[in-house]
Amino acid sequence: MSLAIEDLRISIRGRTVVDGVSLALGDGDRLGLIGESGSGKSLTALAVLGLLPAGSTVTGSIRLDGRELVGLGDRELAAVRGKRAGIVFQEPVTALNPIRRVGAQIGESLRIHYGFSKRQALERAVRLAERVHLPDPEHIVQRYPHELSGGQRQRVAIAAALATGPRLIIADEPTTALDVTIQAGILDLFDREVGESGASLLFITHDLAVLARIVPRAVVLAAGRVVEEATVEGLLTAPAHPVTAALAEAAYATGFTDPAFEGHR
Ligand SMILES: Nc1ncnc2c1ncn2[C@@H]1O[C@H](COP(=O)(O)OP(=O)(O)OP(=O)(O)O)[C@@H](O)[C@H]1O
Repeated sequence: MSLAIEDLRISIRGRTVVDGVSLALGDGDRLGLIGESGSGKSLTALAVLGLLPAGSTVTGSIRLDGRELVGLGDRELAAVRGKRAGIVFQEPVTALNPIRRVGAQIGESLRIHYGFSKRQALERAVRLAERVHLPDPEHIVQRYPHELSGGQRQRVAIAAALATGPRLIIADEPTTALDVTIQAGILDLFDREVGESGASLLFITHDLAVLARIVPRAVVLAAGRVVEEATVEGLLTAPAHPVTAALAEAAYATGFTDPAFEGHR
């Protein structure tokens, strides 16, 4: 599914927090959205899903497969969100409901948007749990989020996002809260699932080293504006903006080495 954002402006209670962002993602393509904390990455993603905080005003254009989303009502946006786009947030602890079993949460969108019965949704949840390599899928779906590790919870969140077969997946820092070895497994999972499903991917992070493993190109945001767009290799090896240079420095400082980029350093 294609996504085209043009001149997106978001203000919250009179303060402009996203200030003229444009980006385009072709059907089946992957794009990174990177920037420092507070640069407007999450709000841009939330605008696509119609999940902006109360008191936000939006202007500009957000088109999914050519269909304008800015100005749609809550019900129409909820349908887009549930059926066509999936989002995975940074913190599965807050994204998951602590008092509902994980199987019910994985299958929830199938019940809401496709009329699955409880039992059908649970059966599908077991299969999805298997697909994201959760151990012992039949039993794990009966557990509560706090009974799972952080990495397992993130796999639950990914399974929930994949449940309806979305054509656009938005991942907002899905590995930031995880330690490095767990991160690698989750990135591999994204890579495989997105690749197999042919969905488009918008991947948000502040970490260029993470981006280098999952997307070929990225848009850099600073203070609510796009300051650069290039291949991830280009951002790492020849950053044009000081913010990008700082992100590249940070990636190398945390030990980022990738054979593909070795020659440029
Ligand atoms: N609910 C809200 N109410 C008021 N201001 C908000 C709200 N959410 C975000 N903001 C402000 O909007 C700006 C952009 O926030 P956003 O969450 O998009 O940044 P981000 O780049 O995703 O940062 P992070 O990496 O820390 O998540 C920030 O200055 C933030 O303080």
